[in-house]
Amino acid sequence: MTRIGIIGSQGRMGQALQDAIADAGHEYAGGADQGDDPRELSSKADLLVDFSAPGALEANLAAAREAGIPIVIGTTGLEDTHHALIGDAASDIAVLQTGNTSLGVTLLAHLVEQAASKLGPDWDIEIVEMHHRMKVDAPSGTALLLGEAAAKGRSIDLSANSERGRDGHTGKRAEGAIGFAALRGGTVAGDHSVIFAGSEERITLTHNAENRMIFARGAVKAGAWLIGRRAGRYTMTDVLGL
Ligand SMILES: NC(=O)C1=CN([C@@H]2O[C@H](COP(=O)(O)OP(=O)(O)OC[C@H]3O[C@@H](n4cnc5c(N)ncnc54)[C@H](OP(=O)(O)O)[C@@H]3O)[C@@H](O)[C@H]2O)C=CC1
Ligand SMILES: O=C(O)C1=N[C@H](C(=O)O)C[C@H](O)C1
Repeated sequence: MTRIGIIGSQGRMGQALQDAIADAGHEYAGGADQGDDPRELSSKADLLVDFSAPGALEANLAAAREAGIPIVIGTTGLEDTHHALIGDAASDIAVLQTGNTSLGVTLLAHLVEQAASKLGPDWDIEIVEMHHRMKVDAPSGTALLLGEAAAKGRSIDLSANSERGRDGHTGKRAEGAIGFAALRGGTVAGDHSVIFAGSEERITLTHNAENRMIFARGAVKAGAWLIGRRAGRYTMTDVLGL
């Protein structure tokens, strides 16, 4: 039985994770929230699962590292500096970071990469996401993950080829750009569509999350898979064998 500690335990995902831990027959080791020291939690857990906020990441990685235990990071809104911290921690412990822990989105990313590779640069790619009114970051971590998959399929760099937040007289679409649009409202758990727009035809690949349990189950599965792995940075593709 694995003892799993949750960072952000009082949040929407934290609550879903507690259910998923119980459903999978693991032990809930406790939570660390705003103002808590994550080292207290890591000292009594076999694994940390972090769905909190980017500002908490550095201390969470340090706590996992000090205890020598793996960590799953589901928090989104991460910047390059956060990714550098994750890369550094992965030299000591097993770390899995992803914008989406669901099976459906992991598979969708593969389909997007394939489609982007087969269709070529004259098909414009737009990524549209919708989330609940409480979400604080945009575009979503999943939209960025899907953008990375499309960019990989096209062998281009996403950061140099993104169009985000169009407003006003934007000029025409940049050639080869990957566009992002973020909608917010209601209680939507997470909808993502990747649109390939060609001349006189369109292909749309869509994933709809009906609730947060798909993310929570995926995170618990990923965590159990990480236990006993050598230090390194892993993905949901590794966990699901896709
Ligand atoms: N990878 C994936 O599959 C998924 C990722 N997410 C991501 O997970 C994160 C959390 O989402 P959600 O549960 O909806 O958000 P919530 O706001 O409901 O929960 C976040 C929790 O983290 C707490 N928190 C904030 N700062 C810290 C800190 N420094 N240390 C410890 N705890 C802290 C918050 O406390 P307080 O309210 O007091 O600030 C809150 O309890 C988001 O980044 C979201 O995008 C969500 C779903 C799936
Ligand atoms: O904040 C959320 O709710 C979600 N966040 C993740 C993201 O940013 O992609 C995953 C999921 O879509 C729900």
